[in-house]
Order: sequence, then C-alpha cells, then structure tokens
Amino acid sequence: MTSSSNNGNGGNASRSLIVKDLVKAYVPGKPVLKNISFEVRGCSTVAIIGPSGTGKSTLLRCINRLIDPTSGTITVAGHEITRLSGKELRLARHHVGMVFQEFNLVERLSVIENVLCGRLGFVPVWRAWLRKFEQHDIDRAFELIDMVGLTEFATERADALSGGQRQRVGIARAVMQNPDVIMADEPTSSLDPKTSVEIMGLLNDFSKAHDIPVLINIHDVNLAKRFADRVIGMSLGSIVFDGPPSELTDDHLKQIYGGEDWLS
Ligand SMILES: Nc1ncnc2c1ncn2[C@@H]1O[C@H](COP(=O)(O)OP(=O)(O)OP(=O)(O)O)[C@@H](O)[C@H]1O
Repeated sequence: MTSSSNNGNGGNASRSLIVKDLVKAYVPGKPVLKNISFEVRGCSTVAIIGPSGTGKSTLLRCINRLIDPTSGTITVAGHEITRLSGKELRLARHHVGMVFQEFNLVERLSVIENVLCGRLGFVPVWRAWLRKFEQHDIDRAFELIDMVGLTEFATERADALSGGQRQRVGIARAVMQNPDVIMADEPTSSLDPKTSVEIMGLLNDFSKAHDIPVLINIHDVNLAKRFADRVIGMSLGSIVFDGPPSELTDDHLKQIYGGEDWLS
C-alpha cells in the first residue's frame, strides 16, 4: 500500500481535489465515512472501489456538496468548498463535473442541447432560457460531441440514443463545464462489457487530454485496475488501500470486500 499523497501524473496543480479528515454521519454518532483523507492533482483517473454500503456514493455526494459533511474539509482547485453556502456554493458546484449511472440527460432535448447544458451555470439566465448560447460554446459543444464519436447524432433527441451513447453525451456535458474535477458515480453499471470499456477509456482520455482529475466510483474491479492510475479501496467507511492498480493484491481485495470465495 502506498501513501495517500499519490498525485497522479502531475500536470495542472490548480485542478486538484484535497479531502481531509472527512466524516459523514447521517445518524449522529454512527459515521458512514470515517476520517477520509486523500489528494488528487492534475490528470489522474482514480477508481473508488468497495462493497455496497461502504460509503462510496456518500463520499462523492459530499464532494459536490449534495450533502453536508459532518466534519473535515474538501478543497477543489484551492477553494475550500466545505465553507461555502448559497450563491458561492452554487458557483463552486459548476466546477465539479458529474457523470451519472443513469445518465441524467434531458430526454426531450437534442444531444447538442444536452451538452450545452454543461454551460448553464456560466451564462446569463436569459440566454439559457432562450437557449441562446455564445458561438464559442456551440463550437466547443460540437467539438466535444465529435470527440465522443456522436457527430451524426448531434441533433437527435437524447431519448433516441442507446445507453452507451447517452453516457457519451453525459461525459461531453461534464467536460463542457470546463470542470476542475470530474466525478463519475457507477458510470458503467447500466452498460454492456464492451461499452463499459469504451466509456472508461473515454473518461481516461479526457482526464489526460484536459488535465482533469477524474474520480470514478465503480464496482467492476477489473475495469478499475485496467483504466485507473490509482485505486482507492474502501471498507466500512475507511480507506484501506490507496495506490496504483499494480499494487492491489488479492489480500487487499479480501480486506476490502471480505471473504475470498468470489476471487478466482
Ligand atoms: N440519505 C441517507 N440517510 C441515511 N443513511 C444513508 C443515506 N444515504 C446512504 N445512507 C447509508 O450510508 C451507508 C453508505 O451508503 P452509500 O450509498 O454511500 O454506499 P455505497 O458504497 O455507495 O453503496 P453502493 O455501492 O451500493 O452504491 C449505507 O449504510 C446507507 O444505508
């Protein structure tokens, strides 16, 4: 096991995530997250693995402040977001890109409109309301749609797409935010194995190409090992492994998931 200060592949240090002594207790005195600390800087794909109920989604929800941590600090690109509230918090949240298990697209909107939704927090409300985006945003959205391989679907409605195509739109929308960190909560669990590999590859490519830390909450250990630069293994709300996939042994997996019958 390596130290928790593995900083990925370096790169843009302002694109960083620092989680320090994070505790979350939904019920007072019964913490789900117990003193979680780690840092990610620049381009790095970090897979968070662990059994159901160990707190992986709670961790991501604390980082984008969908829920309030009980104690500890979370710093995104130098801004301690655990201190923020109201408008400041809404602005800070725009710098955290989210990719969801169920894609969370606006079904009746086109692919290009869904990707442009990534700019909603950055343009005046009247422009968003009238869907009048700046030309450079529209150009960028088409560029990202091309990067995720959906050029010919740009004007199709989201509800006409397959799951894998929808997830590509979700990734383009997250990158459209020009985020300081991207978090993906089980991005492949509704997808077939081949599409899952393609989606993990895309997330990895965007991390490297745009120097963005990507945190992926994932159940598939093989996919995590194949694509992540770093694996964080959680058990019972604590980090029990933090290091490169090459150092993740069967003993670590037994410690993370318990038992061994499932290991082949
Ligand atoms: N809103 C909530 N109120 C109370 N308890 C909650 C709430 N959300 C989650 N929990 C509890 O917190 C613990 C961790 O849940 P969490 O969803 O973070 O786990 P997880 O590791 O993401 O699980 P999975 O892999 O199944 O998604 C669980 O015991 C869960 O029941």
